[in-house]
Amino acid sequence: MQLKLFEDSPLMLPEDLLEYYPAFLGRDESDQLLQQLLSTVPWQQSKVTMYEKEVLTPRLSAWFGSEPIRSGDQRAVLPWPPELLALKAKVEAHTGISFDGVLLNYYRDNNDSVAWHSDKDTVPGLKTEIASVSLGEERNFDFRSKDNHRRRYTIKLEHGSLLLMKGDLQKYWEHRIAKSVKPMKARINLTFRKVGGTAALQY
Ligand SMILES: O=C(O)CCC(=O)C(=O)O
Ligand SMILES: [Fe+2]
Repeated sequence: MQLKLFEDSPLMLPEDLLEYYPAFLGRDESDQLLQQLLSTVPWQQSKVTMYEKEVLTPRLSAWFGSEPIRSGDQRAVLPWPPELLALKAKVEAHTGISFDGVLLNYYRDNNDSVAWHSDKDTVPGLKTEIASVSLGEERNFDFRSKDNHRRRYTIKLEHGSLLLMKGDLQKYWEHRIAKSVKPMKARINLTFRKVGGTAALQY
């Protein structure tokens, strides 16, 4: 079932930008996949250059696909394991969208985060559509308007949920996962993307 988003808010983030399915995966399936990914994925901590200094990103990640997520990205391009191919098929069947890569982010605890950003896929002429599956600790996913940073929304991303980001969302809105003062356990987020492999070029 799809929930109506931000129903009570006077500043609605239009539903043509987001679809949220809280129980996309069942509880047992979600628990099992979380444990499997925690123990089998070759997690890496990427470096980014900020103000001419190299800093470690405050989370771990891994990229599965057939080519780099973007040119120059240092992450290894990992081959799809069966459990991620199965999840990709399930996400594609649910959304009707084909994806050719998945970025996994591993937030080890409340100190891990991702800073304000928007995402852009590299396939020219296609709107960025990203399907985001969350496992483990529930975290707040914040949005802010690029034009007016005080226009904000927050949605909690539950264990086993699917969030589809679509339309002009990435053009006009940024998102983040903020650090928290409350102690938190592990969370894995999987963002299925189109980066220009054969799957994405079919339509
Ligand atoms: O962890 C999340 O829910 C979002 C991750 C994200 O924004 C990204 O990978 O681009
Ligand atoms: Fe993102």
